[in-house]
Parts: sequence; structure tokens; C-alpha cells
Amino acid sequence: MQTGLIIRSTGSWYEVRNTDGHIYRARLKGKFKIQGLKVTNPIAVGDRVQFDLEDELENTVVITDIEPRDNYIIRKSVHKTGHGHILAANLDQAVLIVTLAFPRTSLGFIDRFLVTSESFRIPTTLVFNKADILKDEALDYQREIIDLYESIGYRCLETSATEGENVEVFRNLLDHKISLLAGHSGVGKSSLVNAVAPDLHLRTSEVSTFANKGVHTTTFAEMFEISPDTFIIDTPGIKELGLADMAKEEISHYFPEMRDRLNQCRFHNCLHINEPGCAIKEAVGTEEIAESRYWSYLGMVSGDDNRR
Ligand SMILES: Nc1nc2c(ncn2[C@@H]2O[C@H](COP(=O)(O)OP(=O)(O)OP(=O)(O)O)[C@@H](O)[C@H]2O)c(=O)[nH]1
Ligand SMILES: [Zn+2]
Repeated sequence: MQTGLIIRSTGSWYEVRNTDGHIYRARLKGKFKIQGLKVTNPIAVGDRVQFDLEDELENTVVITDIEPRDNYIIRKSVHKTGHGHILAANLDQAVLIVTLAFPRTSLGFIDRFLVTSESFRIPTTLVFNKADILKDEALDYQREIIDLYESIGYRCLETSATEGENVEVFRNLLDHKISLLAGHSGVGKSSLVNAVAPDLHLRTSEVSTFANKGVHTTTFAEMFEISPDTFIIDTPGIKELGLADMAKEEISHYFPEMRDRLNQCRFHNCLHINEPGCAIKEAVGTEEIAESRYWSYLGMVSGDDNRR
């Protein structure tokens, strides 16, 4: 028996990496149910599993057990009510790459992402890329935004993938961790990853041979080892990660600066919209809670599904 890490999944086949870095093609033994979870995929990228060698020549193994997860991100299936699809498990952190240059990431999108990662209990860092093309006032504005998120407790990093600014810090951020990388198309995600892992392209084409045989691979997350013991997960479905399954009352719990004040509202079921004696609205009034964060909150509570 060996232990390993699931680095790729096609739905019926998996790729598992053992502790020496050897990659096997894996399948599940019989029916595999994980208690208490209604999911369409029992095993996901990031899962730590135990397996037995099946066919040494064919490089195939059989997964016999799965270790308890530290966390996981799940997407509710549209088709089967109550069922979800696990995108990835055991994440050390999420890194949201944004830019206030072009194509500009909205604060609403940032906040929605942060609420989602808070709900999955995944620590998140914000990377503000393309700092090189921000002129004076725009750069001042970016620093204000960074101050705002840092004051809430989120780590922030200003980078330029093209100029190499803080690329080393970005590399250190990822070091020896499993990180989910997210961000809108065009913010410079690939450029940043290429800057810290120039040979990633080679590695990915190397390990993709199994996955090519599968179907629907694009709906599954992929994990890449960019340096020893340093993994990034690129998930195609991150934008659809919704608040769909979150109760209205729950949302403020995922705004850390609101969470701290919740027991000061007059009504215990306060939604912080127009209730009297609301500590959240009061804190917005005194600018202890940023207006932009409150607007994002209102958008989410009202079910405004705008995910720019
Ligand atoms: N000025 C400037 N341009 C950048 C920076 N990072 C990336 N770019 C440019 O922005 C464009 C998009 O970069 P990509 O790395 O392809 O962005 P991406 O987020 O990976 O986008 P997708 O590949 O569509 O997911 C390219 O033209 C890059 O050269 C940066 O720090 N500064
Ligand atoms: Zn309130």
C-alpha cells in the first residue's frame, strides 16, 4: 500500500502522485461513498489517498481509501438537486489575481470571491497585477484598495509580471503549498505563473497523456507541480462558484469586518438592510466598514447575480 495525492481527474480515471513524485493512473475500487456528502465525484484533485499497485507495466493502481479532507470547494450541480461537484480538496490557500488596470476587476467580484473562499475556510491572498501601467492617481487608488483589504485581514501583493515586480514574493507565497489560482481572463495569471515556473508548459504536456483519453476534462480542476512540493490548481469552474447555496443570514458571517459586529445588532436575525439598531449600518456610517464592501454585501443579499 502507498499514499499519494490526486493531481488530475477525468471523472472515471485519476492521476495519483506518490511521495517520490511518480505518477500512476488510478481507478476506484468498487463503490466508493463518502459519508454525509452528496457528490457526483467521490474523489477530487487535492485528495490524499491510499492505493495498491494493480499492473506495474501499465502503471495502474487501485485507490482503496481516502484520507479526511481539511477543506474542499464544491459546486452545486444544476441538474441534480442537492448534489454537488467537488472541484478541489485540501487547499492551503486561494490566490485571486486581479488588476485595477485593464481588464479591470470589479470590487464586487473580489468581494464575492472572498465570501466564497471564507465560506470554504480557505485563506485568500489578493494579487494586484499590472502595477506597472497604473499612473499616479490610479496607483494611489490601488494603494487605498490594498489598505482596505489589508485592514480586513487579507494579505495583498502588488505585482507586475512583465516588469518582474514582486515576482519573487509571489513565488514565495506559493512555495510548498497547494494553491488555487483564480482570476478573470486577461489579468495576467499565465504571465505570473510563467514568471515563476518557466518550464511548466513542458511539465503539463508531459502529464496530460492520460487525461487526453478522458472526456470532459475541462470541467475538472487540474493540479500542476511548479517546483518540488509546490502545486497550483487551475480550476475552470471557479467563476460559477456561487452563493447559490448560501442563506441570506449567512452572508455577513463571511465578511470578517461584519462578523465581528454581528452580536451588536438589535435583532439577532438582522439582515443589515434597514433594520433599526443595526451595528453594521452604523459602522458603515462611521466608515469603520467600507462602503464598497457594504454595497457588495447588499448585492449578494438581494440575490443580484452579477459576477463581473
Ligand atoms: N503591463 C502589463 N501587462 C501584463 C502584465 N501581466 C500580464 N500582462 C499582459 O496582459 C495580457 C494577458 O496576460 P495573460 O497572462 O495571458 O493573462 P491570463 O490572466 O492568463 O489570461 P487567460 O490566458 O485568458 O486566462 C498579455 O498581453 C500580457 O502580456 C503586467 O504585469 N503588466
Ligand atoms: Zn444589522
